Amino acid sequence: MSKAQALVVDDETDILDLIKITLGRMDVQASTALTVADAKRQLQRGRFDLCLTDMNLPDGSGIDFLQHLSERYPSIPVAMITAHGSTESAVAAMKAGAFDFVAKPVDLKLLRNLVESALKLRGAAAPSDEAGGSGVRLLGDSPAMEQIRHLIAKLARNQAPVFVTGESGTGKELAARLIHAQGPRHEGPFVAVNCGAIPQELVESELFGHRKGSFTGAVGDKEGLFQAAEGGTLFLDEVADLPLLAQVKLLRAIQEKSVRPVGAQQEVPVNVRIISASHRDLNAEVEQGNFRQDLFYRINVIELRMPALRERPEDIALLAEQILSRLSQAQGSGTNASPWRLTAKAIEALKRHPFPGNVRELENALERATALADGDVIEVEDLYLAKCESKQARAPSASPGLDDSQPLEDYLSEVEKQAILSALDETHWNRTAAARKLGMTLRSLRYRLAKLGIE
Ligand SMILES: Nc1ncnc2c1ncn2[C@@H]1O[C@H](COP(=O)(O)OP(=O)(O)OP(=O)(O)O)[C@@H](O)[C@H]1O
Repeated sequence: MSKAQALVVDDETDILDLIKITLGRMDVQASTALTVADAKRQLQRGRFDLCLTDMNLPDGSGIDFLQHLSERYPSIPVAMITAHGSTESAVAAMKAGAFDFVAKPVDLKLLRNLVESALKLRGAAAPSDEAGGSGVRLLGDSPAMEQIRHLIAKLARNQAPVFVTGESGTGKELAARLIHAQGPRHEGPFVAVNCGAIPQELVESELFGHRKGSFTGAVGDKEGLFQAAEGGTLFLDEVADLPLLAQVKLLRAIQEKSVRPVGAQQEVPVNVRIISASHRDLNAEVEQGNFRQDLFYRINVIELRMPALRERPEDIALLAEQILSRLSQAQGSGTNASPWRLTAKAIEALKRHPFPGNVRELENALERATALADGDVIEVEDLYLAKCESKQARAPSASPGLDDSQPLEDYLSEVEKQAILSALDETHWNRTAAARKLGMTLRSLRYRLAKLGIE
C-alpha cells in the first residue's frame, strides 16, 4: 500500500511541526494547513487517509470544518485537536462525527495510537464480513434490526464512547461485540465486564489493576481490565451498578486516557475504546443522584437503543430457527439442519408472547422445549409460555404440592426454580437484580441456574 497521507490543520506552527515529525516517524506523510480555506484547497488537490484538525481556526470552527469533511469526504477519518480539559469540545466533536480527539498539549503516545487506529480503517485491515471474523451475528430482518446493523457499521468506524440501552436480553453485549469486530480495533481484545458483579471494594483494582502490597491480599502486581483491553474495546455492562467512587475514577480514565493502578505513583496511558450498557434508565439514575452526570455525559456520546423482541415479532421465526439449529449442533448432531420443528401454532404463540427477557428468554424457552418435546416437533405446550406470562403461576404459594410419589429433593428443586424464575421475570431477566432480590450473590445465582438447567 502507498504511503499514508494525513492533513493536519492548526494555526499554531509548533503543533503542526510536532505532529508532522511524529507522523513522519510512523511513515505517514503529513501536509499542513493554517486555515480552513487552505485545508479545503489541499483536499481538492490531494487524497488523504486521515485529517487532524484544531477546534478553533482563524477563519472558522473545527466543528464546521468537520461537517464539511463528513459531507464531502465521508471516508476520511477526522480527529479533533482540543484544548486541555475541554470535555465539552471533545464530546461535541465526536457527536459531530469525529473519529477521535487528542487534547493539547499533545501526548505523542496517544497521538500515535490514534493515527494507527485511523489508518487501520484503510481498506486492507477492515474486516470483510459483518461479524469481522468473530462469528457473531445479529439476526433479524425487521426494519428495526436493519437500522441497528446500519448504525453499528457506522459506529464501528469511530472511537467515540457508545452507550447501549435496552431491556435485558435484547443483545446489548452482542451489539458491542459487533462494533468492536467491525472496527479498526478488531485485532485487539474485546474485554467484557459486568460492573454489578464486582464486589464494591474490588472495583478499582479490577478496573485499573494494583501494585503488590497496596492492600491486604494484593500479593503481587495485577493488571486491570483497562490494561487487558489495551488496543481493543472495554465493554462495561451494567455500568449503572458502579459505585460512585469508582465512577469518579472511570471518568478520569476516560478523560485522560490513562489509569493509575491502586498503590501506584504513576499513571499508565491506555488505548481503549469504551462501550457501556445498562438496562436501567441512566437519566433517572442521574436525577436520583446514583450516577454522576459528568460521567453519563462522557460515556453517552452516542446512544444505541436495542429494541425489545416484542417490538419486532416478525424476527421471531428466523431467530427461533437459528437458535434450534445452534442447539442441535451443540448437542452433537453436527449438521446445520435442526432436527426440531416448531408447529405453526407454536410460532404464533411465540409471536404473541411479550418476552420480558427478550432473545435470551426465547433461547431458554426453546432449549427447555427441546428437552421436553416428544420427538422432533415442538408444540405450543412444550414452550411453557403461559408460565412466563403469569407471575401468579410462579409464586411459591402456587408451587406444586408435595405428593407421596415425589422425592423431597425434586419438590424443593421445583420450589427453588419457581422462585428464581419469578425473580428473573420481575427484573426482566437481569441476573444481577434478580440475585439481589433473592438475597444471594450473582455467583450463587449462576450456580443455581446451571444446576437447575435454566441456562
Ligand atoms: N438479534 C439477535 N440475534 C441473535 N442472537 C441474539 C440477538 N439478540 C440477542 N441475542 C442473543 O441473546 C442472548 C442475550 O444477548 P446479550 O447478552 O447480548 O443481551 P444483553 O442485552 O447484553 O443482556 P443483559 O442486559 O442481561 O446483559 C445472547 O445469547 C445473544 O447471542
